[in-house]
Amino acid sequence: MSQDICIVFHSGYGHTRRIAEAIADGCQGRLLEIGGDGELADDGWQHLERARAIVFGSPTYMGNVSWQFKKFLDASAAVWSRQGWKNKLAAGFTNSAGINGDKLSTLQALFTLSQQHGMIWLGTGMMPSNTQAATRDDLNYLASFSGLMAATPADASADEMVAGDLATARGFGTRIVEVGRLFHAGVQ
Ligand SMILES: Cc1cc2nc3c(=O)[nH]c(=O)nc-3n(C[C@H](O)[C@H](O)[C@H](O)COP(=O)(O)O)c2cc1C
Repeated sequence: MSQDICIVFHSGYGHTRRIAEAIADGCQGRLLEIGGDGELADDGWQHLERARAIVFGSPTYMGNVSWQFKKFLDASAAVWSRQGWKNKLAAGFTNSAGINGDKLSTLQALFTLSQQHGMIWLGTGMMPSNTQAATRDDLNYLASFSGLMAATPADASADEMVAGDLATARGFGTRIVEVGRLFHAGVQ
């Protein structure tokens, strides 16, 4: 497991957790789950302190992050006040039922969080699969550049998620490792 990359996320029903796991697969990152009460364990905060890259994830609920993720976000003000995450790499992901579902708002909330913390935001850097020949199982079918998007039909269980979204998430994890290497090589 990479000690450098943490994936901190909330998931109400397990779908966003599977995306988080696929990203972790791609980057060998450490998974930190925000509980149903919106709390992150103390050692989770310590891992975030030590990480060089933090990937933020939330399901889209009512066109935004879940209240549990917002509670974590507000709690991070203590870190913000001493700019504890400044210059770490940041990235974000979300999953919702609709192909659109207003989930760009969620990514924008995660981006704003990263900028308040003085972090350096990474998009997907992935070309979209947006031709007539493209299928739902192709990489970045949702054509998101700002961060990783996944869509899971409202009646699908976490075991029935779209394979292409999980593959896209693994690729996103790989990109975070690649950019992390470039970034840290450049500043040393
Ligand atoms: C309270 C609530 C609000 C939701 N709002 C949206 C929404 O705005 N757009 C959307 O596409 N899906 C919405 N959904 C569907 C979830 O995004 C979807 O079920 C997602 O897979 C849940 O992820 P999770 O299992 O990680 O919690 C909503 C679900 C809930 C429970």
